[in-house]
Amino acid sequence: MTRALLSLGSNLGDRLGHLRTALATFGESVLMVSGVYETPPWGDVEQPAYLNAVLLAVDPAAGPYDWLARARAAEHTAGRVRDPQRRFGPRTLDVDVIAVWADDDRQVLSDDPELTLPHPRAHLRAFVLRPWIDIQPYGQLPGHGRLTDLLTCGPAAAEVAELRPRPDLRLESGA
Ligand SMILES: Nc1ncnc2c1ncn2[C@@H]1O[C@H](COP(=O)(O)OP(=O)(O)OP(=O)(O)O)[C@@H](O)[C@H]1O
Ligand SMILES: Nc1nc2c(c(=O)[nH]1)N=C(CO)CN2
Repeated sequence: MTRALLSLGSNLGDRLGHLRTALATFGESVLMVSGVYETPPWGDVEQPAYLNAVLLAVDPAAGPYDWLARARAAEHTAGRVRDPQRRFGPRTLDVDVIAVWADDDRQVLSDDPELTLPHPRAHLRAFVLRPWIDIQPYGQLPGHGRLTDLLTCGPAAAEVAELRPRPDLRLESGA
């Protein structure tokens, strides 16, 4: 397995610092980094605004569960405390594995609750789709079609206008 699209989100503490922790955890496997967006909380929980971004990472040696393990390692480094009672609640860092591509370029599909691929809620989330199209303008989400169509007429289309690009916050910059 070679490539993974990873979604990063933070709405507690040093939000940009936590996203950078994720970038550092994926290290040399990172091929592309999206812009950072300030996004209103998605879901029913009242909580602070998020910073969101996505990464495209490549590692010929990594299988799907390796990407999940690295995502969990990044969350741990950012001090995330899991509250099983509060789904979709606030967190220092959330790293979701949105999609994985195998060597032959085919997307990996999985219905394992531990790692469902593609991520089952990605098509509903402008905070994933909008940064994703930054780095893969012709990207597709299996079962849901092209990112361009999802962003213009899919279930997340109405939310796109609520996202605020933050060009002043760059994941890769040390400043
Ligand atoms: N594609 C995936 N990426 C990340 N976690 C996944 C994926 N598919 C299933 N999971 C599982 O989902 C469980 C809950 O993850 P998490 O606490 O990050 O959920 P959440 O952030 O509240 O919700 P969401 O996954 O919708 O963002 C984890 O135990 C994880 O193993
Ligand atoms: N805007 C935004 N909202 C969310 C996010 C996120 O990353 N960004 N993550 C959540 C966890 O499931 C719940 N809601």
